[in-house]
Amino acid sequence: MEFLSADGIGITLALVATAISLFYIYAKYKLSYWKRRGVESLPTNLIFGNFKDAVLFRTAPGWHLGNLHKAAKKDVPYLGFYIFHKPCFLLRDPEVIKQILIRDFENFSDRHFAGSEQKDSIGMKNLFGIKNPNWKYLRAKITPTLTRGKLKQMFPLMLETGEPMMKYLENQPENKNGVKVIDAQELSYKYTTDLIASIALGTKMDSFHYPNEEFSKAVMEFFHGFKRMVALVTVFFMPELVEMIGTRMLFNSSFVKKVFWEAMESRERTGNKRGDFIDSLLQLKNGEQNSDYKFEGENLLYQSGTFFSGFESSSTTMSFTLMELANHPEYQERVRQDINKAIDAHGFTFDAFNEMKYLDQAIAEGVRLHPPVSTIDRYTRKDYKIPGTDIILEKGTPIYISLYGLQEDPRFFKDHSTFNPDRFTDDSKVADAYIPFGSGPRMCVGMKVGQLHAKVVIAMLLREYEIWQKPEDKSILDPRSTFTAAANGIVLQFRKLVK
Ligand code: HEM
Repeated sequence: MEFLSADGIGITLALVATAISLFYIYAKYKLSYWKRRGVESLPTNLIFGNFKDAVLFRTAPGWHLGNLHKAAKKDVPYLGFYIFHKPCFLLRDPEVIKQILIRDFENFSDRHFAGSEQKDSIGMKNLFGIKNPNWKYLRAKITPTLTRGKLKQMFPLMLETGEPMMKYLENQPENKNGVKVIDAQELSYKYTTDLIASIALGTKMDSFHYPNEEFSKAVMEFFHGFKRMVALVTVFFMPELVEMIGTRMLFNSSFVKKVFWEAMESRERTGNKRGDFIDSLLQLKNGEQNSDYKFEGENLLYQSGTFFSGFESSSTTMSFTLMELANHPEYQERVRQDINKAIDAHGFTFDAFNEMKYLDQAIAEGVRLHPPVSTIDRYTRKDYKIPGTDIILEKGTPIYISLYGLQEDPRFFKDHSTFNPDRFTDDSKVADAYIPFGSGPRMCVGMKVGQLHAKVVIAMLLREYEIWQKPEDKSILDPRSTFTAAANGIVLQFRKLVK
């Protein structure tokens, strides 16, 4: 074996030292981008910028962004930060947010999500991920499929989906004091799996008693799977890498496709209607078409994908709100009285659910503290001068808002980390910083559907059970998850109410 001579070692060391010095100078320069523009920023890591703990899955990426929001000086309206060396811009002020999301929407009408190239997959080519000009057309077509009238048709399907859940709970083992230990997050995911099957795929399922292995596995992979977690961090924060990981990691189930196409085909053949999204899609398919975007072939399937992430969000809304109510018995009792009053007067009807105002307030507070979609993103389509400043945001700059940061910001919310549904009484003015469903023309299109989903499940549970959480079961955020989820589940104690 030959060893390097003393000269050889010297040259190698000199080369390594030069490479390190050059990298240092390069990184320092890249990481001074915001300082050179006069924008406030935070201390950085030479390799990871400001995103080290998130890319290493030590903290949930959405939570991490919230920490950047919190780490900034109190009144800074925006903050420059870096994902590796890429400059990104974090909005911290409701007025600036309105300017960008509403008033100057034309320049910020697309999400940074999924990168500038449009990819084909259920996860990308639906209303959430699609870019302009197709977004505008699609939004106008999808909005009428989620109106109050459509919601009323979906309502019986939501109730029906709850029946197996209640039977399952009834049959769960209990201790000598009649207490059952239930993971509300898993319970909610199971209900949501059946709801997705029913509303987005037009097929009734019962995951509680007769789980369809292939379907349940595909949906659980979607909610929990590590591959999708990696894919989500990538599409939200490093979409340049989407090509490398492949969009199929977001969702790719041949079984879902099969169920979807069978439902479409049989519904078209028989002319039957069920009040679900398949009915709406068939209407779109048979309606007038636009030359740029047609409701045909895979495009129909992509739209049902909207409900996968949408119902995941409402599932999170339900389980985290229930967790808060479990820890606040006084609010739980007020919510229960609200539910009982409405149902005793009208039965389990759509009208009864419209009357449950205190439940609305509890859910509103639930999504303030635990925003299911905690990160809102856009990018600048053209260079943009921030009004009243000399700061230019260059074309392509990713823009983020952290709802963890904003909705717990003590500048806007008194006792900011306390769960208190009374913030939302009719006569109290809610801060503009409260935007759990986003803001402007691109805000959530499924808000009412999601709220009703969460309300139906909470009402069914609280009408029958008293619920609490033991301190040792306290839930913690999943550090791998871009969307809000509990790593150790939401383990609660359930005891049947004596009526
Ligand atoms: C309570 C549960 C839900 C919460 C908290 C929630 C939250 C959000 C948020 C924060 C956004 C981003 C808005 C923005 O960028 O300004 C969004 C977008 C969206 N949500 Fe929801 N969502 C929920 C339920 C749903 C449901 C049930 C559906 C489907 C029926 C849905 C469909 C969508 C779609 C399609 C978009 C993209 C809209 C667009 O880009 O035009 N969401 N949602």
